[in-house]
Amino acid sequence: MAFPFQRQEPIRLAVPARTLSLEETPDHRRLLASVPTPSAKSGEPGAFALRPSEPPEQWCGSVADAARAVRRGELRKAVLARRIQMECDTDIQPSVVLRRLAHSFPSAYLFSAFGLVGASPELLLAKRGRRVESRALAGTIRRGGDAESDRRLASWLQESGKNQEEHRVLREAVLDALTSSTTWIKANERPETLKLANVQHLMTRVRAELKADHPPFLRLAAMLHPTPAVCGWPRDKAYEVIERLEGWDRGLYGGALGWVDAEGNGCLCVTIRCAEIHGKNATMYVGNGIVADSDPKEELAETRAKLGAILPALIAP
Ligand SMILES: C=C(O[C@H]1C=CC=C(C(=O)O)[C@@H]1O)C(=O)O
Repeated sequence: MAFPFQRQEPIRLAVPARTLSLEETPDHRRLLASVPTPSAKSGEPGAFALRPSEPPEQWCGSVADAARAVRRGELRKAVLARRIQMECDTDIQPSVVLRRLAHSFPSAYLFSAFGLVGASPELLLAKRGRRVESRALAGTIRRGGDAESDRRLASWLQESGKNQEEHRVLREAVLDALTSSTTWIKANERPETLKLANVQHLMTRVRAELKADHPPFLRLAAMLHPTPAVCGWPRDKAYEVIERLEGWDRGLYGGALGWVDAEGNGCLCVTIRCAEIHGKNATMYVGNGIVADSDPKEELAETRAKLGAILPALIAP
């Protein structure tokens, strides 16, 4: 099932013909063992062309506009996204893209559903019985080329006021949405650094136990969605800024996708680091949190670093 980015749009639901449970191996090792290494011929294009839907300069102008709105005190944070179109000379195979993502991002939430393929590092909400978990990510820096520069970049991220503010807004929103439904809730005091193949993020893990009369899983997920990782805060104002500065329909990007079962358990990741695939064409989506100190050129570079997840999986380097 999937939530689109827009809250008023209908939820998408699919009933799988078959399900496989990997509960005993939460580290995905068994899943990976069953995913063959993609062969050189597994459907990669011979030639492809990339084109941003909006000129990068226009997107930078929108970033500057959103940062000014934050400085005027109209909102704390807005997330602005870009779309990159790819046209290939052969059909793109979602299953091949998914396998490549599984190899590069073994700890991510992998999905190929409703035309969207991706490897998201961000968990909106997982529930088993009365235990819930969320993995909130906001604040980003690229990976370093060697261990030393990678460590330097990670400590820069931890010291960056701009990134800490992006993260704080998200952390507070997640804790606020869940706390009244819980008997206890725990979150790391300072964000950890999550290292992925292409970027590093500030991360807060939230764990909680729900009260006996807690809202159902989908209601809880809907209370969280969309978090400030993909929308901003306050939510209504951020939706307005996104509508004004982006002006296109995000569809399932910036939504949530996963499963829910008849016992009221489920797991929904945030739909980022993904692409929509239609035959020979793909649309990649990428967005950044914008706060008062966001610099348009640095934000543009950050979107390019984040694209280092889905782009190589589409073109098989
Ligand atoms: C909205 C996206 O990333 C979010 C998740 C982690 C870090 C983010 C950031 O640092 O801006 C974004 O909030 C995306 O990749 O499209």
